[in-house]
Amino acid sequence: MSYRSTVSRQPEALADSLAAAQAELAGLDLAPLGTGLVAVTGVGASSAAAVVVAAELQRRGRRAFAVRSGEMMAGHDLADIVLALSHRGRSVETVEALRKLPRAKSLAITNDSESPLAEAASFHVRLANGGDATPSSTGYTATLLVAGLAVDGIQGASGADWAGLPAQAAALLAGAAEKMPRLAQLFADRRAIDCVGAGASIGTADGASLLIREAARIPASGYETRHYLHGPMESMDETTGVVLFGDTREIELAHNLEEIGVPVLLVTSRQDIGDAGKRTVIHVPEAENLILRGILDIFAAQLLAAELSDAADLTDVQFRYKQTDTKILAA
Ligand SMILES: O=P(O)(O)OC[C@H]1O[C@](O)(CO)[C@@H](O)[C@@H]1O
Repeated sequence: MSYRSTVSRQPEALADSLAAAQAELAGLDLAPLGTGLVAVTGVGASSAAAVVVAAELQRRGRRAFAVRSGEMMAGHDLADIVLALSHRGRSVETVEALRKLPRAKSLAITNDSESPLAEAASFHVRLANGGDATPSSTGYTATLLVAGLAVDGIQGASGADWAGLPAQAAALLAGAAEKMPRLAQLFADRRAIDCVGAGASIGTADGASLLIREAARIPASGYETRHYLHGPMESMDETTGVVLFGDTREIELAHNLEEIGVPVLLVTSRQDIGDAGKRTVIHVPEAENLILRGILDIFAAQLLAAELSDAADLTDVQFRYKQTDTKILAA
């Protein structure tokens, strides 16, 4: 399946994931995950998702942090509970991280109930998102959705309108698509693109930078907003671009970047700012639940990555550098 068609199929994929995960979670007693320090882990796009999920757990008053599976592989006794995210359930780092912490109670979220990660975990919930492409779109948003449902199962309902998400996804994708011709022009021939956000949006910024790297092979990086002000922004100028996610300091940062001639895409729920000069704004609804907001925010970045991929003649590109030691192969 092509990247673009997979991005477009998200309203249906999210509806499928929602129905399947709600049914599966209804049969699980997640009480053993209710106390203790939580590590949320993953690698690649699943690591970006882990940052979003940990931020929502923190918002709900839970002691939780995100840690890359590659770092967790050292096997230090970091946490009592592990939420392990992996679309295919076969990433060596995430499986190894879980196996090295046998005393921790764990929940794996993957698309394969028979995957090594599912088998290593105390609990498992399947994504049921259907196919995915490179870079990950339905896999990423389904991981966040199912993690959001699981967090509600562990911490108690958050009031997030999960049932309304498929329709919201359709509306946001349609709205963002209208901005793409403008963005394709403003973001043409960038030598680098930074993606910036705070809190949960650090994960979204990281996920967005991966999309741009993988789909368009443009150097892109994710940064935390306040950290960005302390030096990383120095390499930006009129030959680069910045994607901002947020409603607070990101607005002022958009103005700062405009002053130095950098094209900006701002994804925000703030209605008091719109397109002007080299600034393009994509509005998203407000969402208290940070995982829901993380899903709403990423659609714009998915479409921007598709535009940049087309412009670079890389439509539906596959990874060009193959690794032999990152996935556990099926027997
Ligand atoms: O979510 P998973 O299946 O653990 O994969 C993690 C990452 O590894 C890759 O499959 C590349 O090896 C990426 O596409 C993905 O983001």
